Order: sequence, then C-alpha cells, then structure tokens
Amino acid sequence: MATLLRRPASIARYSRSAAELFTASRSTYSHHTRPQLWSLINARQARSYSSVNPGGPKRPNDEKNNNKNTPEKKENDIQDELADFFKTRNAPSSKPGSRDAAAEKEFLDQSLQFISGLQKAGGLPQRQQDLIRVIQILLKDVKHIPLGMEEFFEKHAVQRKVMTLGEWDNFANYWLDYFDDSMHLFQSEKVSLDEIKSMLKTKSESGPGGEAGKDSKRQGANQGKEQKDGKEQGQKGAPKVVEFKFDPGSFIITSVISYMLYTTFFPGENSRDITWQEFRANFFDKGLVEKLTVLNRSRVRVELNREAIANEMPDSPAAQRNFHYYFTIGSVDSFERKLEEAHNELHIPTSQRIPVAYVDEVPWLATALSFGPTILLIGSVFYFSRRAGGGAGGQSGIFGIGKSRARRFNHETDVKIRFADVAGMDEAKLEIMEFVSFLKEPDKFQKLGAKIPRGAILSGPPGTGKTLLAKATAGESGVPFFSVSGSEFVEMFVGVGPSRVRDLFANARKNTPCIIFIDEIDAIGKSRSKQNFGGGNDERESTLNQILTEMDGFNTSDQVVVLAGTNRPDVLDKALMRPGRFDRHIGIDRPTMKGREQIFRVHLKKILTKEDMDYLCGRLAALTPGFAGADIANCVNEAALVAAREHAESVKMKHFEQAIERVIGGLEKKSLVLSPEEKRTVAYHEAGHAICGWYLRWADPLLKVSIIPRGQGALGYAQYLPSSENYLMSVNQLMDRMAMTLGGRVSEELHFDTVTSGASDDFNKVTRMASAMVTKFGMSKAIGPLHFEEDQQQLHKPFSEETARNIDLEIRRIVDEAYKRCTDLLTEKKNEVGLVAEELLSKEVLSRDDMVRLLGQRPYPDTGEFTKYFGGGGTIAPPEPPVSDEGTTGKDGRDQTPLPS
Ligand SMILES: Nc1ncnc2c1ncn2[C@@H]1O[C@H](COP(=O)(O)OP(=O)(O)OP(=O)(O)O)[C@@H](O)[C@H]1O
Repeated sequence: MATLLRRPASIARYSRSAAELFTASRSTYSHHTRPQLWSLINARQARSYSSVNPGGPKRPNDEKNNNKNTPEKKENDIQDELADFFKTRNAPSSKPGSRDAAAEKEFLDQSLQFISGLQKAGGLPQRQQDLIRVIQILLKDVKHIPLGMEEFFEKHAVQRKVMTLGEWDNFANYWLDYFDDSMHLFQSEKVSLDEIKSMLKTKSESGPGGEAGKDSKRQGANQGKEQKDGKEQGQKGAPKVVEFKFDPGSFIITSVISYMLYTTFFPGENSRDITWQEFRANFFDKGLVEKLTVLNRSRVRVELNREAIANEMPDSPAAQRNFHYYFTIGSVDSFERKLEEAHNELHIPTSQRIPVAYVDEVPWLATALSFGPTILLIGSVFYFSRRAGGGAGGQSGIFGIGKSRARRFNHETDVKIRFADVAGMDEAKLEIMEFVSFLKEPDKFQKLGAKIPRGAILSGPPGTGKTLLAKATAGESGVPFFSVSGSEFVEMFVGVGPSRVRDLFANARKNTPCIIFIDEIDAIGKSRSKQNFGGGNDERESTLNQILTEMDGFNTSDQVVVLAGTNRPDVLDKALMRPGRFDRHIGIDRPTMKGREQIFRVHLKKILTKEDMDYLCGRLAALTPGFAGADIANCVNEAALVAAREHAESVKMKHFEQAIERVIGGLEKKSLVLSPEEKRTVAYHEAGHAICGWYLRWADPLLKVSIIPRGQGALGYAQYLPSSENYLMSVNQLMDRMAMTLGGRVSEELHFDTVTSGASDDFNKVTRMASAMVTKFGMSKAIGPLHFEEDQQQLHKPFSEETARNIDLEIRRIVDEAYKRCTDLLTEKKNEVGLVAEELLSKEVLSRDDMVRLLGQRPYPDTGEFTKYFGGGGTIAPPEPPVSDEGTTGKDGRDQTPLPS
C-alpha cells in the first residue's frame, strides 16, 4: 500500500484533487467522524498488544486502559497516547521561539487538510483510506515542523510562495512517507506501537524520506523485535533446555497403550468373514475375484480386483488395499469341487479360471497366546524362587537352590565379638581356645604331628551363648565365619540338602582358614536309628551323610573348624560325635550365680545406671536363678525400657526388679478383673504357699508374693529364692518343696467350703517330683535303687506290672506324706495364713519385709546370697542338690497359680 501511495502518478492524481480541497475548504477534516477508523485502530492495537510481552514495560496509561471498555474510551486512549508520543518525538526537532508558532500551526493544519483532501477525493481502496485516517490523527497531534520540512515550510508557509503541482506532490509524499511505513508495519502487526514510536523518533532525527531513515526504520523494527524477543527471554530467565531421553521400556509401553487406545476408539477393519454363498453372489459371480489363497487348509482368503471393486462398490471396505474377505472351508477337496462347479456354471474356460494358492501360515499371535499360561507358570515359579532364595545367603533364583545359605561374616567387619564379651563360661572358653590357637598357629601343632580336632559340638539349653561363643572364636582367631542353621539344609526338593552341604564346605575350603558354625544341628543330625521309627527321612539322612563325608574329607592341613550348636545332644547321631568329626563336646549349662553376675556385668556396660555395679550385678544375679544369658540380656534391656517409660534419668534397682518380674511372670494383666470371691481364693491360695515357704525348714526362702494377674495364665505368684545353686537335693528338701507346692490347695480347703481348679499345676509338679523320687532318685525303699527311663515312645514299660503298681503306691504315699505335712502346718498356722491373705487382699503384693512384719523373723537361717543381698540374717546353709527341671517347683523358684480351666 505504501508503494502504491508513493507511486508518482497516483500521488499526483490525488494531490491535485487534494490541492483543490486544500484551497477550497479549510475545515474539511473536522467533519470526519471516526468510529470506523477507531474500531480499526483498536482492533489492530489489541492484537498488537497481545503479541507484546505482558511482563515488559507498561504502555503509558496502562492503568487507564484496564478500565476502558467502551469504544469511546479506547479512542481517547489512543489519542492520548499519540499525543504523548508526539510530544516527546517533537521535542528534539522543535525549536520553540525560532519559528513563528502561528505559521507553524497553520502549515500543519494545512497539511492535515491536504491529507484529508486525499481521502475526500475518493477512489482509494478501503485499507488506504484507513491509513489516511490514521495519518490524520497522527498529524493532528504534530505540534512542530519536523526535521527536513523546514525548507518547504519557509518557502510556502512563511514566504507564501505558491506551490507547483510537483511541490504538492513532494509535500504529499513527505507526509505519507513520514507515516506510512510505520503504519504499514503497525497494521500488519509486525511491530508494536512502542516500536513505531521509536522508529518515528529516529526518523524525525534523520529527516524524512532518506535511505538512512528507512534503514533505521527497519533496523528499529528489527531491534524492536529483538527487544521483544529479548524481553520474553529475559522474563523467562535462562533459555530452558528440554532434554529428551529415549527410554525403550517407556517407548514400548507407550506404543502398546497407544495402539490399544487407537484400536479401541478407531476400530479399523481389515478382514471380514463371509459365507460361500456371499462369496459367490457378491464377488465370484460378478467377476471381481482375482485370486484365492487357502490358508492352513481351513480358510480361504479372497483377493479381489481392487479397481473393479472401487468402481462397482466405492463405499465397500473391500476397496481398501489391505482389506480381505475370508471364508471357512470344510476340507480342501470339497472346496475345490465347489469351486469347479461354480466355474462350470458360469462357463468359465479353464484358462481363465481363478487361480488358487495353498499356504500354511503360523498364526503368531495365537501361538504366542497359547503359550501364555505356560510362560506365566514358569515366570511365577522363577519369580517366587528368586524371592524365596533372595533372602538368605545371597543365593537367589531357582538355580541357586542347591547353593548353601550360610551367611559369611567377615572377621574384620562383621565379627566383632571377642571372648571378653562372653561371660560366665570359663571352661567352655578354655576348650574352644584350642581351636583358636590352631587357626592362629597351625605349625605349632602340626610339627609335633598332632591332629587338630575337626570340630566341636556346643550343647546346652537355649540362650546359653553357644552361638555367641562360636562367633567369639571366629572373632578371636580373625578368620571368616560361616553361620548356617541346620534347618536351612532341609528343603522340599530331594537332593538339595546334600548339595548345600557340599557347597558350604567347598566355599569354606576356598576361604581357609575359617570357621563353619551349624546352629541347631539336631535338625539334620538326629540319630538315624531313631528316625526310622514311624518312617524315616531319607533327605535328612543323606544330608547328614554328606556332612559326615565332608568332615572326613578334610585333610589334616585344612584349617577349617566346624562348630555345631544344639539343645539336644542326646538325640544326635553317634557317627557325628565320633573322633575325627565333632570330636569335642562342649556342654554349656545355664550360668551359675557367678556366671550370671559376669553376664550382667557385660550387658550392664551399655546401660546408664548410677547403682553400685558390684552390688547391682550380685543382687540381680541372686534374683535370677536359672536364667540363661539370653534371659539376662533381655532383662537388662527390659529394665532400660521400663526406666525410659517412666522418664527416669538412669536405670534404677526397682526398674531391674520390675523387669525381672516381667520376664518371670509375664506382663501384669491390669485388664483382667477378678471377682471378689476369686480374688479371695487366690489370696488364700498364695498365702498358703507363702506360709509353707516361711515355716518349712528346707523350703526356699520367699522373696515376694503377689495376687496381681500376670501373663502366662498366672492369677498370682510367689517368688522364692533357691537357697543356693541346686546341684543336689535331699529327701527333706524335696518333701518340703512338695508340701509347699501343695500349700495353695490345702489353704483353700481349710478356709473355704469348696476348692478350685487353681491348684492343677501344683499337682502336676508334685506328681513329677514324687515320681522322680521313686523311679529315678532311688528314694523309695519299696522300689529300691532303680532308674526307670521315661520314654513316651516306648511301647513296653521297662518294669513289670507289679513294679508299676508299687511305683504308683509309692508315689501316692510320698504325695500323701507331703500333703499331711502341709495340712498339719497350715492347720497350726491358720491365723497366720489369714493374716497374710488379708494383707495380700489389701496390698496385692507382699515383700519379704511385709512377711517379717506380719509373722516375725523366719525361724530358720537364710543362705549366703540371701543374707548378702536381701538382708536376711543367719548362717550359710549347705548347698542344695538339684533335681531335674521337671522335678521341682522350677529352678527359678517360681510358683504360679494357673487360671482355672
Ligand atoms: N555367656 C554370655 N555372655 C554374654 N551374653 C550372653 C551369654 N550367653 C548368652 N548371651 C546373650 O544371649 C544372646 C543369645 O545367645 P546365643 O544366641 O548365643 O544363644 P544360643 O545358646 O546359641 O541359643 P540357641 O540354642 O537358642 O541357639 C546373645 O546374643 C547374648 O546377648
């Protein structure tokens, strides 16, 4: 458009008519109404602003604009904005005072009228008319003669020289040139109004129409664009690099999902099944078939003549390139026959008959799907075997099933335990030291021709520190330590056990010197003859055989020591124990008083307590007869937990005592509420035990009696302190203990009309004690010094019927005797029982001090430990003999009243 306007011929044409107007009328432009123009400008402007970075510099009057909605207001805005613009634009070129302001104004007005005259002349295209309107507005606000116009102004406005047609032409060109490029850019939305302003500013400085001006305009436009881009970039900060990584997994999943979605929403069809009749009627008879392909002798694919189909049936899917019809055939013979008949019917000569191909295709998808369940099954077996195998020993997968599951502890990092950490088993430590010195200095033994023991069995009750001792051996000798449990050799698959044994020993040989520790070896090492009773276990037997073979297989220089732990050394196969295999048998019993003290000392090291350590360890050891190392560790930890629960700053004696009670009797059952009658019965029951323990000469001294229900089904309990470590027990001690055990029931009988089931556990203990006296301890004159093994599995009793009857009679006699002893005592001390019971009912727990308060000092002297730690007076009593665990009220001196069943 600008080019068009600038064309001399057209300008001349317009200029002439405009010149006429210029002279004829001076106020033509004032008749112009501008809503049309403003709507145009507004539309352009709105679009132009939308392309401007919103975060960029604000337009003047931006605030106002926010509130402007009506066209009127918008028009004013633009006008204001343009006025502002020209104010600044004209500033550098204006020379106020140097020129006649009135003449200047007149010149500009005339210019405006001239431009308006151009428009009035008519014949211009709409867009050019619009442009002229814009120029009118812009020109209206020009206050001073722009640079480059001065000469023209001087000549025609000041000196009033008449303009020639060519000068009019120049004049028109000037103004058009002055604005049109800017307007053109503005209208075509290439640059914003701000940028036009800056362009015009440059132009006004360099003069109109010059090349430099034009260049700078373009530069300005480009600059403006760059600025705009820069602004956008600046706003967003550093350019954002979006990194695309190709992930094959995601790609496949995305592709599959996309395909599924696509096929769901756009179910394209590329095949359809038809019948023979349809085939004939629609295609064959019409001559549209090109070829037939028999697939797998059961289906026929119809190849159609696409062009013919497209002409005949343009809407049919068969017109698509990949679309096929199929029909099923019974057999190839019948198909061929039918086809021939069809050809004959239509009289198709042999040479033009439809060709038939035979293809055997493998339907891949169907085949893959038919294998689906098998693959799924194998996959799940594989997965689960991996999961099952992954847990232990680092072996995983079904192929690792025969691998050993032994955990290997590195002596430098994992096995930090030393002999100092194992307390209270000095003899066992001494025995095992030999293995340590063998592993450390093998030459010392080998040069003398000594064969080093191959292994040792550590046997003893649970929690006595067998594993700990084995670990300490590894820690001391500084060799790798393989730990495995006997049960880990046993699997449901045949042959796995021996294979794991082989693997374990092979591993060990690779890591010599080292120690193998097989915990719970009785799981595989049970005596083979015993197993056969009631069906043997071949797998276990072959595992055991493999261990025997492996242990034989070591040569004398192999520095592999095999230690095994068991709670049941008696059931182990003799072949395991023979020299050359587990030739050392180290028994680890429950710790003695001294041992317990040492174990407490080891575990108390980690506990924050302000108690005197010697006294604390001694007292706790005295309080915990029969405790194994693991019980002690548990007790110490429990005490710390109790203290923490009470927000105590350090663990105190009472916390330890609470912890011991909890370990012995279980948690207090505060939720268990007994009826008053039941509570009374329990109180009298416990009082009966307590009085017997107090007044019977050989009974154990009572520590505490309580009727607070605790875990393990006890409604009340009395804690006694065995006078000493019981290695031997006399008839007197046993009789007194039995009488004391019966004290609960006898007390009930004496104080109530009826008795309860609460004494059932007491009777069990009493019967077992009496039975042991008769059949094992030789304490019955009628039976004599005989020992009868109690074996549940034996079908025949190892004694005659008469002996059996005599045993029964003797057991009964002993129990009756104990019962009489108890009844006599409690009848005599009926008041004392009442006293203790009532006190128990009110206080629930009575200590030894309460007993002394109620009954006076115990008439018999207390033992050494008791005196030392529990304030009893008297001399040290002779050590009491032990009875097997089953035959006493319990080595830990507990006496519990079970819940009535
Ligand atoms: N003599 C001891 N000195 C210090 N702590 C001990 C001692 N005996 C046992 N313990 C503690 O008891 C815990 C359990 O001991 P360990 O596992 O060695 O018993 P275990 O005899 O192997 O038991 P199980 O026969 O049930 O396998 C040890 O971790 C340790 O904290």
